[in-house]
Amino acid sequence: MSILSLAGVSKSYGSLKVTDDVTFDLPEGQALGIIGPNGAGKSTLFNLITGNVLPDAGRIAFDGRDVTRTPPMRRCLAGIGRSFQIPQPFDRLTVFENLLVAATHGRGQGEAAVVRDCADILERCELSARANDPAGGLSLLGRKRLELARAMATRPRLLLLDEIAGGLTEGECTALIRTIRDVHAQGVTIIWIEHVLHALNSVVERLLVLDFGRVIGIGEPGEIMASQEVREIYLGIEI
Ligand SMILES: Nc1ncnc2c1ncn2[C@@H]1O[C@H](COP(=O)(O)OP(=O)(O)OP(=O)(O)O)[C@@H](O)[C@H]1O
Repeated sequence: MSILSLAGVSKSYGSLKVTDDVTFDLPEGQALGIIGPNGAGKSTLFNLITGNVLPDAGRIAFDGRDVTRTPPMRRCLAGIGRSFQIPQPFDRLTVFENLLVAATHGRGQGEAAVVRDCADILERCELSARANDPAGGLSLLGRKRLELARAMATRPRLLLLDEIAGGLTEGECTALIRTIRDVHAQGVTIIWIEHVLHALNSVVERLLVLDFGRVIGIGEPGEIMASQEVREIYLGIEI
């Protein structure tokens, strides 16, 4: 069964069509990668799925329910979690406190109910040693890990990752991929926007290519990367 369905979703800013008749279904448990040139509308697509942006046309369903006009907070409580391209933790709160805020607000539960799970998530995201440090002192990898941990703290069934590997060294990227694979192995459905293709392709089962807000390809990663249209548009390679 599909956990997420988009049907004919469109969004314009003035005369600029940023999302153009986007239609796809995402089976529960799958990891889908999204690629496309800068400005193709990738982050806007996430904002439409989370409810931060409302579509001009089309329908979005999550877990069999129409959420097209459901506010972001209610979508989060329903199980849609996300990370942001630029991590913005509460710098003066500790790493653990950051998770508590995400968990209590994102699940609508009290601290006592979430505290153990937050400790587990910190462990899985390899942040336990930094639990009591202010988030503002974390390295870029630490901030990316915290961004993932905060999204996980909302206990998502669908996790949206927005360029979480960007700016990391090769070694740091490998460490983060390990954690994302672990999250996926637990059955969390993932949509991951990423320019670091080898990272993306080591996790996802399907790739979607966006160009000028349109889906120009969706399918098995090897097939998509071999397509001439994708290579010309996305990679700038003429064959
Ligand atoms: N609130 C807004 N008002 C006006 N234009 C916007 C708004 N949000 C996004 N855009 C425009 O929509 C287009 C798509 O933006 P979006 O951030 O979704 O692209 P993207 O594929 O995520 O890009 P990148 O890879 O650079 O992050 C861009 O041209 C952007 O300037």
